[in-house]
Amino acid sequence: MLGPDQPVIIHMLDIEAAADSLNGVKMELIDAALPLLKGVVATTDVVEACSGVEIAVMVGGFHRKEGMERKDVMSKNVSIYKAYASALDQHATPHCKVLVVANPANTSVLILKEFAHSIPEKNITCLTRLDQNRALGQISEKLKEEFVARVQQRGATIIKARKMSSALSAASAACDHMRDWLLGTPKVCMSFLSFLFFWFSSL
Ligand SMILES: NC(=O)c1ccc[n+]([C@@H]2O[C@H](COP(=O)([O-])OP(=O)(O)OC[C@H]3O[C@@H](n4cnc5c(N)ncnc54)[C@H](O)[C@@H]3O)[C@@H](O)[C@H]2O)c1
Ligand SMILES: O=C(O)C[C@H](O)C(=O)O
Repeated sequence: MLGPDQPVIIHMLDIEAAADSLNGVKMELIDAALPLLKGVVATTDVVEACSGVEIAVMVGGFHRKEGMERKDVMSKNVSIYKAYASALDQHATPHCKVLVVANPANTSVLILKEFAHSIPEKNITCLTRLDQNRALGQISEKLKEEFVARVQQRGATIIKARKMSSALSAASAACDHMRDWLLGTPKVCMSFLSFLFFWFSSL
C-alpha cells in the first residue's frame, strides 16, 4: 500500500470483547518477522490508537448481515464514528489521511468530517473504490465474453451483407487514424488507458 521501502508502525483498535483476539493478531504480526514492520500497538483505547497516526484506515464497527441494508447499521456505526472523530481530531497528526471503510461509509465519513476539524477536509475520504474496481472487473468480463468476438467478426458480417469489404467505415477510420496521428488526441483518463492497454495486450 505504501510502496516497497516504507517502514510502518501499526496501531490496531478493537472493542474490549475482542481484546484477546486482537492480541493474537499482534502476536502473529510479530511472528511474521516482516522487515518493514517497526512496531505494533494493539489497544482498546481509541486515544492510544489514534495518537500520532499519519494514515487511519477505519474498518471498526458493525457489518451488515444477509438481508440487511447498509443503512441498517447506520445508527450503531455513526455513534462509533463520532468518538473516532474527536480522538483523531485531538491526537492524530494534523496531516493524517483518513479512509473510512465501515458502512454506511459515505455517512460515517460525513460524521468524521463534521467532528474532526483539525484534519483538512481533503484528507478525509471513504471507500468507494471497491465499486469502481468491481465495475472494471464486470466490464472486462463482459468485453471478454461478447465485445472482442463481435469486433473480430464485424468485417465478415459486413462482407456477408454487402458481398464486398467495408468501404465507408474503412475510409472514415483511415481519416481518423491520420487526423489523430497528425493533430493529436484529447487527454483521456489514465485508468481507462491502462485498462485498454491491458485489454489489447491480452488479445
Ligand atoms: N466501503 C466498502 O467498500 C466496504 C467493504 C467491505 C466492508 N465494509 C464495511 O466495513 C466494516 C467492517 O467489515 P468487516 O467485514 O471487517 O466486519 P467484522 O465484523 O468482521 O469486523 C469489524 C471489527 O470491528 C470491531 N468493532 C466493533 N465495534 C467497534 C468499535 N466501536 N471500535 C473499534 N472496533 C470495533 C469488531 O470487534 C470487529 O473486530 C463493516 O461496516 C462493513 O460493512 C465496507
Ligand atoms: O455491502 C456491504 O455491506 C459490504 C461492502 O460495502 C460491499 O459492498 O461488499
